[in-house]
Amino acid sequence: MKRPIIIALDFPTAERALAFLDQFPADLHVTVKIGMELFYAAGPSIVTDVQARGHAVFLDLKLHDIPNTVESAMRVIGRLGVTYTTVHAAGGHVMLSAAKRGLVAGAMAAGVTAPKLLAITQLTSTNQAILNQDQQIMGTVRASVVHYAKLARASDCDGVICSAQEVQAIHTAVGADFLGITPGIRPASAQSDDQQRVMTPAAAAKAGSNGLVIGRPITQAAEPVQAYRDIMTEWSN
Ligand SMILES: O=c1ccn([C@@H]2O[C@H](COP(=O)(O)O)[C@@H](O)[C@H]2O)c(=O)[nH]1
Repeated sequence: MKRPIIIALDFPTAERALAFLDQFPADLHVTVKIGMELFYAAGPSIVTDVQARGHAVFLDLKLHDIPNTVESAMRVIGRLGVTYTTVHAAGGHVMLSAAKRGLVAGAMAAGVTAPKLLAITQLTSTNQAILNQDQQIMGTVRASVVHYAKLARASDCDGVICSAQEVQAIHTAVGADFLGITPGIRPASAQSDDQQRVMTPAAAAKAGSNGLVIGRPITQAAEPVQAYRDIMTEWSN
């Protein structure tokens, strides 16, 4: 399966996001992630605007609510023809299963392929202190991430969002066919920003990541297309 580099299109307006995206040659067919900032600012039409340009969409709204609400929201997302979408594993088995049910029902009603459902484990901005003190989850970040991966697999999710630092442990625990899509990616020369559990593209490839999510190292680069190509080279070699 193709292992994508997914560009996080974290912009405050549709105009800025699309102007950024239009720098990329159409034949690159980049996959882009639309997150809360852009989706809340631009609405669902941003999804079709990006798809109309030939790009696959990862809709990252990180749903976390009671099962009925999540199922209903996922039924709407399922109709959009996006490739991936997200839900928080911390919502538990019943909520995760409801999310999957909603997605599949929405996709079937619209006659499109159901998006892959990815469960957020521990955000890549979470470190050991945040886990133990703020969340009051004892044990290691890795143990918590692997626990959520097992829960997500048992709840019929297609994979998880995690740091590339945990991908190997997840594949060992729940199977190599379970997707580990990894934000918190930083080329060696880049700053970490608010990310705590980071890896370079080359190290993530070696660890078995099934796809990179990268925002600022590309969106804030002086030459974004070149930055994307450099990361692609590092990731594919
Ligand atoms: O654990 C998570 C889950 C999601 N994200 C998202 O990925 C991008 C990363 O952007 P950078 O600029 O490369 O830091 C961003 O949209 C996050 O919402 C994450 O970082 N970690």
